[in-house]
Amino acid sequence: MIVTLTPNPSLDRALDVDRLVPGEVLRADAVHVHPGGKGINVTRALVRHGVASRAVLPAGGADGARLVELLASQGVPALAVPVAGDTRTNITIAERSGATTKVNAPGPALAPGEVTALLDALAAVLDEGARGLVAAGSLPAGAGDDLFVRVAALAAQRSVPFALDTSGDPLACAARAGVLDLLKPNDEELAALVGRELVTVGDVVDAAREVIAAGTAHVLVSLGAHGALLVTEHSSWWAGGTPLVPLSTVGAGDMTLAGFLSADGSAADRLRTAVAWGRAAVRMPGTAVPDPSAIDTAAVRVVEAPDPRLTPKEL
Ligand SMILES: Nc1ncnc2c1ncn2[C@@H]1O[C@H](COP(=O)(O)OP(=O)(O)O)[C@@H](O)[C@H]1O
Ligand SMILES: O=P(O)(O)OC[C@H]1O[C@](O)(COP(=O)(O)O)[C@@H](O)[C@@H]1O
Repeated sequence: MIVTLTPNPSLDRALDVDRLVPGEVLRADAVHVHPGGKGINVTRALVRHGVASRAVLPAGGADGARLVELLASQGVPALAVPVAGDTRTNITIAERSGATTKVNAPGPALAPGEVTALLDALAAVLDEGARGLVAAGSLPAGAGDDLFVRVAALAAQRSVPFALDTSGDPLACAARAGVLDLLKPNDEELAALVGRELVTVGDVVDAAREVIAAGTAHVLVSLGAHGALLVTEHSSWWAGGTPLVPLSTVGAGDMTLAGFLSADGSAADRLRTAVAWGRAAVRMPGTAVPDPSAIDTAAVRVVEAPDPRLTPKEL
């Protein structure tokens, strides 16, 4: 069982438009509503691919109830901790060209007792038996920037490998504490973490190794259209495929992480699976999870020790 924690879940609403014109009234061709939030998406993806997983999340208000209902109706195992605030809705505007614009709401603040209840619920689910824990997404106000450090301690006490996908101060706090088996930033999040621009593959690998030196075992850096890099203390691999026109890139990073966690085998094979899952995700509208039949691992090329002088685009 892989347990996920999403401290700031969302209802994801995606509106398909021909072209986004700022300041104009636009008519959407279609609207997609999906359960959202990074850990929840990881659980949705794993379950769809037959890997046992359970999502732990706070939920409140009408949108929180809708989120819980959607998860139940889609057969996604979840433990929702009731909170007073209203669960947020995040909006995606997907253009025909493949460009995606996203507006994420801040989400409801958590009271101290709600944070404790969420961590207690997580500990109880971990005690039922877990082979991995994923914590992912932004933190709501009130959670404290060190929430993921507290979560890592729960995982460490139970010898459960801990993977994290977050950004900003919560990422910096957890990376500094060095308590992670796997960190999954995208290249922009990694650049913000190390405080410099990452232009070449070598720049990305060096930045990942800084994180590794602080105590993280694996760094999986997603590079959008240019695939992903997996970096360990002594090795690195890149994987990617031919260009494609995405329908929606929302949730692609979460699919990538889920793919990596779902796979057995060598690091290179796990990276290949991760990228194949990410590529399948961008072919789906909104935050929809692709079917196992949509995963094309054969279309993904893996390079061991990629040339550090190249930019990701040149790989
Ligand atoms: N435009 C795209 N074309 C092809 N694959 C993409 C595209 N955008 C994302 N992907 C795939 O999805 C993965 C995750 O995307 P990325 O945007 O890096 O993640 P995040 O959503 O975390 O920012 C990438 O590693 C890649 O495999
Ligand atoms: O918690 P954050 O950083 O606001 O992100 C939440 C959003 O991220 C998503 O999980 C998608 O994540 P990715 O596109 O990074 O895979 C959406 O479902 C959700 O709306």
